[in-house]
Amino acid sequence: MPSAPQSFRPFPENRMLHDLELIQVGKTYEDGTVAVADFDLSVEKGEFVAFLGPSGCGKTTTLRMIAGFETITHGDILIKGRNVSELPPERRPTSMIFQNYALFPHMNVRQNVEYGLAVRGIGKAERRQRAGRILEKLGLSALADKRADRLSGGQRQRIALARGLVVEPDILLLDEPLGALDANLRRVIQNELKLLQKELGITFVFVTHAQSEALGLSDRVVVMSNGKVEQISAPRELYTRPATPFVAGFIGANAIFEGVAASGASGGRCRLDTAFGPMEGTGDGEGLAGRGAIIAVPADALDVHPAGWQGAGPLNHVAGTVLSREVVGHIGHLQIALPGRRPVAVEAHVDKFETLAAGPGDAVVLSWAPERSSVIAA
Ligand SMILES: Nc1ncnc2c1ncn2[C@@H]1O[C@H](COP(=O)(O)OP(=O)(O)OP(=O)(O)O)[C@@H](O)[C@H]1O
Repeated sequence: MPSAPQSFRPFPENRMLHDLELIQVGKTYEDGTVAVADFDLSVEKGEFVAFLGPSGCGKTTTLRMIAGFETITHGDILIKGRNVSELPPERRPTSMIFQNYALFPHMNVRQNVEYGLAVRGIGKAERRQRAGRILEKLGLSALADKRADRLSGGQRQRIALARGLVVEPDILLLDEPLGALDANLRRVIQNELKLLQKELGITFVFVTHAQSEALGLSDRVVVMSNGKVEQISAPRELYTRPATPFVAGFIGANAIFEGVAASGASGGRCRLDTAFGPMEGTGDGEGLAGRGAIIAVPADALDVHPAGWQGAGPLNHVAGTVLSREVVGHIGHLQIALPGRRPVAVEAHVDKFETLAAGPGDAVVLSWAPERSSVIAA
């Protein structure tokens, strides 16, 4: 018997209603490129979610599939419980803001903002009223009659935002919206964006390859690599509890040691045999026993001691040599050379750092508390 079209697949009645759900969403382009595979995500109303990952990992493709600018190869996209997989962009309750803003250069600001309403068939009087309201809200009324090509970068960005919001979407999709701005303006608009999002209570899905932006702005971050979701977590958890080797290498500055998980550990701890001796961190000790694994230690979890320090025994105890020492603002940075591998980074508040006499060339010992590190399947 032929199977039913995917968009008519029945869903259980009692599922919790989310603003946005991606269920096993995938995209293979005509040339065979698998841009996105088996993407699962549920977003609550009013959440700020960022897609973060290296160039080419499938962030934009996913955003475009949610907006309806790209067809999906398999899976379903639901907005407020309704399957929108087959709907054209203008019939979805979404708005998308593009990196280049896509403003019409010869139209004035008001016409640009009204454009999205015109596409949706809204009459002239209402268009005028709604555009006026959103321009006022964003403090842009004075620019209403100015041509879009005579605006500054920051003004353009705000107009693009006004154009996205004027249609009162359930979900605002933002594709690297701050990428074209200089660092200072970027920070200002980041703050505005965050405040506006909280005030309006609209769900934001934001694509970026800038880690600080994703981690600073969003409630949850979806880390992607090679078309796959690696981890979906609150920003802090990505630092403290990376779930995959990719995330451990991509987020923050972790020292990563490879080894084989020893058997016998339990209670949320995992012991790892490594070339630098036994190590222990948070992890599924029973599930990982006997398997190849890594331990990830955040740079600010590493303690530095003078050579010869014995501490609490051989566990989480690594001898090295200081390569460099630098203080930036209130944070001190050390690079520590270890035999046969890449150096590791250590970060500490400058107060702690100043008491440490070690400089380049000095032998030191690194240690860390097991609960500050994570053991992950390799
Ligand atoms: N129209 C297309 N046809 C074929 N392959 C495509 C097409 N558009 C994108 N791709 C490929 O799909 C993959 C994902 O691309 P996508 O633009 O979604 O990545 P991204 O994470 O947004 O990257 P960036 O940060 O550089 O914008 C890449 O390998 C890209 O080359």
